[in-house]
Amino acid sequence: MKAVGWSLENSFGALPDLLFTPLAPTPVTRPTLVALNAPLAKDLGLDFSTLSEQEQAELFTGNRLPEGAQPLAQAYAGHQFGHFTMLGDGRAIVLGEQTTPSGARVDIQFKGSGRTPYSRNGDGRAALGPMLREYIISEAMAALGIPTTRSLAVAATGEWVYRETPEPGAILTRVAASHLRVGTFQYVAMRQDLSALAKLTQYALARHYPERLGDANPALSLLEAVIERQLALIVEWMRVGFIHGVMNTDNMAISGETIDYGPCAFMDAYHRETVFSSIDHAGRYAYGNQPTIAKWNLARLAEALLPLMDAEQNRAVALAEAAISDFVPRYNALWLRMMGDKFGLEGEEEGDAALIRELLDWMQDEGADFTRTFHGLRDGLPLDGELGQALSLTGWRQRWLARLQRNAGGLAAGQAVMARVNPVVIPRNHRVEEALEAASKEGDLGPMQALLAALAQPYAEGPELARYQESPKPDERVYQTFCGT
Ligand SMILES: Nc1ncnc2c1ncn2[C@@H]1O[C@H](COP(=O)(O)OP(=O)(O)OP(=O)(O)O)[C@@H](O)[C@H]1O
Repeated sequence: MKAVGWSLENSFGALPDLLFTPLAPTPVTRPTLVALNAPLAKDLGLDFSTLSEQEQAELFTGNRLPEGAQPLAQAYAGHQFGHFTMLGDGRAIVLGEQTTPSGARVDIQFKGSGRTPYSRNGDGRAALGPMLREYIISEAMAALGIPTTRSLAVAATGEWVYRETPEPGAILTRVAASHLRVGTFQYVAMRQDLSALAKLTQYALARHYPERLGDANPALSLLEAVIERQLALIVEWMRVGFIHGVMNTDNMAISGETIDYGPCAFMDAYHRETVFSSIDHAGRYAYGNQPTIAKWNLARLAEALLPLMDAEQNRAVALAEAAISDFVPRYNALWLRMMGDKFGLEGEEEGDAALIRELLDWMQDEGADFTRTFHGLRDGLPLDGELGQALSLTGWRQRWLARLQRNAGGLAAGQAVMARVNPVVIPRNHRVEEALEAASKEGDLGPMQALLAALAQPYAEGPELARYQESPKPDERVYQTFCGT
């Protein structure tokens, strides 16, 4: 195959053996390329244009491995809905790490590439619809400026996978800062291999937090770094109304990227208890619970790292608790700053939190659309439309405008920051479903391409975006999303 720019190495493969199994993807019958992310390829220093479409399809299904690939399946564990399980890549293979022209090192992984020793009862495969869904939503998240794994390609396998009904099979090529998860640490801790745990800790620091490598207590330093990244990440999810849906500890990345787009969804109408996932019966992973769950997951990471923090358990526990104990006030401060930006408030004033909460409560009572309301505030200053009238009745509009006038830069400064943080277009469920239906059932990729184009510039205005801004009509509403395997 012609050179496309691969620089693959697999540093993960140099970690202790218990962390992975060397394994190639299982070849597929009839590979067809469905989507290729050309801008991302360019960022990775890759150019596939010299390959024929058939060669690209062979490459993105694993029938022909890229040069330098050292494929392996990673082992990890995880608390799934609170219950601990030993897991691992049951349907994924990491090919290696690509060094990008900007010097970043990223994992290239196939998802849906066949059975592995960690497959349990699964078939090792993935269906086309869910892989395209991950492609669309992860790319939307990246365009929104939120840390996330990326999607380089989706290729169909030409084989059926059997879920509730037979569905076309596909493989997603995922790009990630790494696939280290909280669950990776839980796995090694459960195996009680302290030496492997220490090596994994050094590896994670080197890969994601090199500035902390010389710290006196590496495990504590890693915990602190991951807490900081996760705090920042969750606040970003809350900013755009993103609900991850399966915040199990195997789906929390040490890098601070969003990972695993299973039953995730963006909220239309604002409600703190919104849940889309069909398997989240208790609302454990509801929109408003995400900070609490993040803290719970981080406590699991802390537990896994305890033996490295101090030989004396009580002292280790005290260190871990000190690192995690101010999670809530830190989150609240970041949330308030983020919301202040969404409302265009410069600096912080005594009554800001109350002003913000009052509007959010109003939105929740009215079932107001989250994205449209903030877009309305951003665009409609000084709010003389329908939304303004509703908000005038409560006196909220007047108080908000008065607050904006007290910005050092006045209304204009508020409007500028609002334009930066309040998206116009998000991947609304009904539009995503429409695009997936056309792609996976009729083979028509047009709606998906159009949706991806709109999502690529989520803060831009334009008349052509109207259909992507609309809240779903009652008959378009998607009430549930499925784990989508
Ligand atoms: N069809 C399948 N065959 C084998 N294993 C599977 C299959 N689907 C999921 N798994 C495994 O079950 C576990 C939980 O699945 P989950 O849906 O959270 O992960 P995933 O979407 O496959 O992968 P990731 O978390 O890497 O995005 C993982 O260990 C995953 O590898």
